[in-house]
Amino acid sequence: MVVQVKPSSHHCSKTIEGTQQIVEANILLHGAENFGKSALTVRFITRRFIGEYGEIESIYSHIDTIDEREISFNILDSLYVFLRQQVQRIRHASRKMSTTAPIIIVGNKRDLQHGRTVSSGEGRLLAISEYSVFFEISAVETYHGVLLSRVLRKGAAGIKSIVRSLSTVFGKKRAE
Ligand SMILES: Nc1nc2c(ncn2[C@@H]2O[C@H](COP(=O)(O)OP(=O)(O)OP(=O)(O)O)[C@@H](O)[C@H]2O)c(=O)[nH]1
Repeated sequence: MVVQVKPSSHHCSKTIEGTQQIVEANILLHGAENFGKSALTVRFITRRFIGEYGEIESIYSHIDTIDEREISFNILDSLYVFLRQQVQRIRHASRKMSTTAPIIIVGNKRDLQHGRTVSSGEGRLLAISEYSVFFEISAVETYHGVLLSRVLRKGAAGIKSIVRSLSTVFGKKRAE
């Protein structure tokens, strides 16, 4: 999952103090077939787990208020299996654009421990080796167990701090 956060150039919203810019968060969801990309997205947007998703959209737009801040989410769901190579391609592309999009590694279906093929340790090690963070979640569990809400509940500042820490790792200043 790649997250890019920036103030939106299109939207403004009214607050008690005046006009506040809406923050735009662009999220790229990469995952193997059946990983649960649709389930996680639908859970985040509707707070429901519906079980079967069929051929639904792969681009979602959703505005939510988190910590009194309006955030406009653009979520792109894309099938990709070779995670490590993909992480490196994203890093390479974002360095070329002088920006740093944080990458979050997610293990879904935490509720299905018996069928587990990747251990927590392997997930954590991959995250460390790729200067990333790792979460284990389940779309079946409650809304609050879902990664997007856990990361984003802290508001844009939460994401920005991930961006800042990754910028520090790469010694680059984040493009505003
Ligand atoms: N037990 C369990 N099942 C889940 C979880 N998340 C998704 N599923 C199920 O896994 C199946 C695949 O979920 P999808 O969201 O369609 O997966 P996807 O990654 O979008 O799949 P593709 O569109 O084929 O790439 C569905 O039957 C979901 O109900 C979870 O956390 N736990």
